[in-house]
Amino acid sequence: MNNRVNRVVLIGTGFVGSSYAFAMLNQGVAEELVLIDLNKEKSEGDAMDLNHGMPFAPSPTKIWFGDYSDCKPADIVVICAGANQKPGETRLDLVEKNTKIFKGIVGEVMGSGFDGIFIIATNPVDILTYAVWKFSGLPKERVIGSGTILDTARFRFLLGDYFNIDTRNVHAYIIGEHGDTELPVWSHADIGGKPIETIINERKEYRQEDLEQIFTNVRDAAYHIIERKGATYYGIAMGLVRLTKAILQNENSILTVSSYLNGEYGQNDLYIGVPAIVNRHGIREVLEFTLADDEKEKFSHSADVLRKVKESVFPS
Ligand SMILES: NC(=O)C1=CN([C@@H]2O[C@H](COP(=O)(O)OP(=O)(O)OC[C@H]3O[C@@H](n4cnc5c(N)ncnc54)[C@H](O)[C@@H]3O)[C@@H](O)[C@H]2O)C=CC1
Ligand SMILES: CC(=O)C(=O)O
Repeated sequence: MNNRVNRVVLIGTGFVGSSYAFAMLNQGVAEELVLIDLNKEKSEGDAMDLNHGMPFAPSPTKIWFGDYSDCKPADIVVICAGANQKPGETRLDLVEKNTKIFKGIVGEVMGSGFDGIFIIATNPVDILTYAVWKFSGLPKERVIGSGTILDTARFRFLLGDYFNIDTRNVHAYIIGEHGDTELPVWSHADIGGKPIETIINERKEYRQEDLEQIFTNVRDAAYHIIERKGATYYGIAMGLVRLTKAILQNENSILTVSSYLNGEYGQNDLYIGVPAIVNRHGIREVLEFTLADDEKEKFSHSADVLRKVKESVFPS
């Protein structure tokens, strides 16, 4: 039994990062949580504020405002730092700015002697996950992007709402780019063991057009939320906590995360959202679904779009 205290370091305590810290405390996931941000006052204030909620938390979490030397013994470093989308901007528009920021951050983290697992949320998440893998030199299994974890959650929520079923009993996945070219895997979507494609054919009250609209709403959710409140953060924060838990508790859970593909789905040298088994070592295995022909085509288009952007930053 390993009695060492587990430690998570969060870099970037903006909307996403501070929501993640709040959700971590509320779910009692880590024993130590260190906050780092360029804006030191903000992360120091967050540490103070979060600590004042400690008496109401399910278990104690030692939270402090730290620096990069705190990364050395960390189990996980989560990066939520960098620019977010302004209304009308795509995630891919952020690539240049955020890659530069990441070079500095990853250099500092690795300079501390860190040898754990990276989780990346900053957009464009698939490209920045690749960047962290390149900059850090860590094994691919230990660099994980949030990928389509949030899109899959949005999809399950909307499907649960439509079929009036607890969203936790809806098994459905969004894969591909966390962005405009993502796709739903209808061929592997089921409720209570029954394929959604069968439910639609058998039950006349449900319509194919509604399913198409549900996917469109999932794909465009970030734009809709950003138009209304400037940023999205609660959903991704809870998704990141889910991923952190799967790692720290060695769950072997299946989550749609940005994983390095080395032949799977016919792709190489690319991070992209796919279902993967996650445990204490990071990504244990990428799950390769047998996709329908149109899904294969869409996935390959999504990968092509990401590859083009990746090549512009990391020419092969
Ligand atoms: N993967 C996903 O599903 C989602 C990703 N995001 C992405 O998360 C990122 C963060 O978004 P927000 O929290 O809304 O942005 P924000 O602007 O509220 O926070 C960003 C934070 O990063 C900090 N920062 C910037 N450069 C830094 C550096 N060199 N070192 C340390 N800290 C630094 C800033 O001071 C700021 O506190 C964006 O790229 C956004 O697009 C947002 C929602 C969902
Ligand atoms: C901003 C973003 O990536 C999202 O909400 O999906």
